[in-house]
Amino acid sequence: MHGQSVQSAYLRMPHVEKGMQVGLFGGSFNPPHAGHVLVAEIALRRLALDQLWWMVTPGNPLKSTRELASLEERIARSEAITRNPRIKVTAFEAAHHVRYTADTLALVRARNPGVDFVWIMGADSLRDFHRWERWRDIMMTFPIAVIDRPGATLSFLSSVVARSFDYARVDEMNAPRLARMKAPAWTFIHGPRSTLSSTAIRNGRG
Ligand SMILES: Nc1ncnc2c1ncn2[C@@H]1O[C@H](COP(=O)(O)OP(=O)(O)OP(=O)(O)O)[C@@H](O)[C@H]1O
Ligand SMILES: O=C(O)c1ccc[n+]([C@@H]2O[C@H](COP(=O)([O-])O)[C@@H](O)[C@H]2O)c1
Repeated sequence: MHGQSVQSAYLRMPHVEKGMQVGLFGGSFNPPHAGHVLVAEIALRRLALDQLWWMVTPGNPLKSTRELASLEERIARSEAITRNPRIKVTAFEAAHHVRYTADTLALVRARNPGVDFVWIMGADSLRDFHRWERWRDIMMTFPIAVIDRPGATLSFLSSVVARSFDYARVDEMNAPRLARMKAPAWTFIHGPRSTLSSTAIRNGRG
């Protein structure tokens, strides 16, 4: 899954202090691009986060690994593209042998009492979120911030998740307090958007 060359610092969970608001931004980052950086910056600002964990997954359970670059390469490229010191690139999921987000969040919660986390994802992810392993558990673990993405702005509204958890939707005006809210709670954040995607870049259209 990952070779010997992933530096040990990336295999540990980043250090956080009690009382912090921390965003969890998981991705394949195959490769990382400016659209990811935009999402991270929007999340940091709009959610009033102290830190954002840029979590390079060992492999999205719903995606083929055929085209997946090595963890080492995706980490190196993530480091090269992220300049904000509040963004912590990490691959601790590989070290803990977890790849389902439900397991990741349970682990993060158990290890960090007194810290408020929020899961961050692009609007396209919300569309098929109900296919993720134990997705209802994910909804009940941490609040979720969905960041707008071209092509998914409206379609997400008809998603199973948006309909099932309509009662838990929070106005984006309250985004700075989202991390402190009890799950289930989710918000949709509008703002500047990027049309970039890793697929387009891999296909030479980035
Ligand atoms: N341009 C973008 N705008 C908003 N969210 C994005 C954008 N690109 C990626 N994301 C979000 O970032 C997270 C990680 O995405 P991922 O690494 O799969 O990138 P991707 O460009 O969607 O890749 P691929 O094209 O290979 O599916 C996901 O939550 C995804 O929704
Ligand atoms: O847990 C799942 O079933 C699951 C299914 C699809 C995606 N995820 C996670 O969602 C994040 C975004 O994945 P990706 O490939 O769209 O960048 C990443 O952290 C994945 O591990 C998780």
